[in-house]
Amino acid sequence: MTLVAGVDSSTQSCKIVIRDAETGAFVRSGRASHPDGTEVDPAAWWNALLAAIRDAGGLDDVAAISIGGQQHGMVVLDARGRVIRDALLWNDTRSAQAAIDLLAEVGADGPDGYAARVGALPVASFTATKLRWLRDAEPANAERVAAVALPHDWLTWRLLGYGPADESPLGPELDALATDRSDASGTSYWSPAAEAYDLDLFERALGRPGVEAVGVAEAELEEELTEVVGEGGTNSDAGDPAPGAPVILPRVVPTGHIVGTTVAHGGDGAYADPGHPDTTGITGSIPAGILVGAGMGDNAGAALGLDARPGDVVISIGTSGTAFAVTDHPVADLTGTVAGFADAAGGYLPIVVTLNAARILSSISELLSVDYDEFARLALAAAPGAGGAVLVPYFEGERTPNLPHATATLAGLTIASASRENLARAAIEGMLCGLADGVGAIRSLGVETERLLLVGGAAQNAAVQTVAAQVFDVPVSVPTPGEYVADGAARQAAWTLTGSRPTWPVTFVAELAVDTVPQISEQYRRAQALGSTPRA
Ligand SMILES: Nc1ncnc2c1ncn2[C@@H]1O[C@H](COP(=O)(O)OP(=O)(O)O)[C@@H](O)[C@H]1O
Ligand SMILES: O=C(CO)[C@@H](O)[C@H](O)COP(=O)(O)O
Repeated sequence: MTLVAGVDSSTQSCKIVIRDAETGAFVRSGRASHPDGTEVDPAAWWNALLAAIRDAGGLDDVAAISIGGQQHGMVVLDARGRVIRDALLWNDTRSAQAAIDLLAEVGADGPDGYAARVGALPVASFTATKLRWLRDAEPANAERVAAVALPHDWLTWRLLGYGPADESPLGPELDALATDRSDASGTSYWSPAAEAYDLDLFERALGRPGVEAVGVAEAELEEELTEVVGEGGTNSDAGDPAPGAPVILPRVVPTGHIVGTTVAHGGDGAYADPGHPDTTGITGSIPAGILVGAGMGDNAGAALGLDARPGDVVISIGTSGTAFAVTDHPVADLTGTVAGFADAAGGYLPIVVTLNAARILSSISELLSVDYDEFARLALAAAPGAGGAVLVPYFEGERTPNLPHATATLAGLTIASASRENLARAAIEGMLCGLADGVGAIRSLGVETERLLLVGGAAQNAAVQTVAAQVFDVPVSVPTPGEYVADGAARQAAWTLTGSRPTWPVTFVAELAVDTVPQISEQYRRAQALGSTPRA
C-alpha cells in the first residue's frame, strides 16, 4: 500500500491525514494547535507541523505530501531567509485603510480596474493590502524584504529543507519558493485570468518591484549543497537585498507538479527552535525523499477534498466562514463581494468569505455556559426565527460585507424572545444568513448552485445542519465529518505521485431536503439594515 499525506495548516490548528494513494482509505491522522491572534510567528506553524507529524506517527512510510493552508497570510523574509516580523493573517484588519488607498489608486471598474485585473477588489484580508500597510507603518521592515510568501508556501519551503542557514540543511535559497494558483489568487496581485503575477499591483502595494522565483533544479541544488558543505560556509553572510533588488515571489506551479523532495529534518533529538524556547521538547522528524506537491489555499483544498464539481456550492464553517463554487471559467465581481480565486484542479473558485463563523457559536455557547451538544439542544428547542431575536454576528468586524470596524448586533429582543434557546438559535441563524447572502452573490454572477456541501468544524453540529436546511434554498448534503482541506492536500499528493487526479469516493452522513423558513432571512435583513456600532 502506497501512502500519501495531506496537511491543513489553518488558523487555529495544523491537521495531517495519511491515506492510501490508490483508494483514499484513511490510515491515520494527527493534529497540533496554533497560537491565537491575527499575527503569528510562522515558527509556530512549523513547530505545530512537526508536532502533528509526530502525533500522526511520523512519515517514514509516506511517499508524497502536500500542504494546504490558511490563505493570504503575509510572510516576509530577508535575504538570509529569516522571517522579518510576525505574519499578518487573513483575519487581521489593520490594513483596511491600505485596502481603500490601493483601490483608490487603481480604481475598481473598467478593464484596468482591480477586479478585472485579479478577480477581486482588495480588502484587509488580502496579502497586497498587508504589504501596503507594511510599507507605510514599518518602512524599515519593508526595505529588508527579499521575498514574500504565503503560509503554505513557507511551510513547503521549510519541508524541502530550506530556511535560515542556522535552521535548515539547504539554507536560504529564496528562488526555491513555490506556490499554486489557488493560493496565489488570494494575494490580490496574481491574475487567474492571465495566469500570472500582476507585478504592477505588487509594486504599488510594497513600493518595490517583484519578480517570480525561477526554481532550483535538483542537479543545481546538489552542486550548491556540496559547495556550501565543502566550504563549511553558508549563505548566512548574505546581507539585506541590494537597493532596488526585486522581491522574490513564489513560483506558481500547477497541481500535480513535484516541487521537490523532503530533506531529512530533526531526528531522534527533541526539536527546539532556537528562537522559541517554548518549543523545547517538541520532537519530530521528517525523512528524506518524500515527494512534495505544490500545496494550495485551504478552500481550494476543501473543494479538491470533496471532489466538488460545477453545480456544487461548499459552505465551510471554520474559523472563517466560506461559501464557494467550482467553475471552468474565471469570475470577477466588481462589487467586491465575491473573490474570483483559482481552484487547485486547473479551474476556478468564486468565493465569499466571512470573518465570523464557528467562533460565533463558541462565543455564544461560552456566554450560555454550555458545551456544543447542549448548545445544539437549546437551539433546536427554539422555533425557527428564534421568536424574532436576531444576531448580526460582526464580532470581529466583517469582511463580507466589508465592514472591518463593525461590531455584532442583537436585535428583536422582547421579554418573550429573550431566552437561552432563542439566543442559541439566533447565533446559528445569523451565521448562516451571512453565508446564504454569499451563495446569492455567487449565483448572481451566473454560477450554477444546485447542491450545497456543508463542512468545517461547526458543520458537525446537529442544530447547524437543521437550520441550514431552513436558511438555504438548495438541498444540503453533509459529508462525513473530516478534515477536507487536509484530504484535498492528500489528493494532490497522490496526483503528484501518479500524475492523475485521484477518484477517491466521498461519503455523506446526512442529506437534508429544502425546508426554507423565509422569516429567518427577512428578519435578518431588517436587523442588518439597522447598522452596527463601530468598534471603539
Ligand atoms: N459541534 C460543534 N459545534 C459548533 N462548533 C464546533 C463544533 N465542533 C467544532 N466546532 C468549532 O469548529 C472550529 C474548528 O473548525 P475547523 O474547520 O477545524 O476550523 P479551521 O480550519 O479554521 O481551523 C472551532 O472554532 C470549533 O470551536
Ligand atoms: O481568508 C480565507 C479565504 O479567503 C480563509 O478561508 C482563510 O483561508 C482561513 O481559513 P480557516 O482557517 O478558517 O480554514
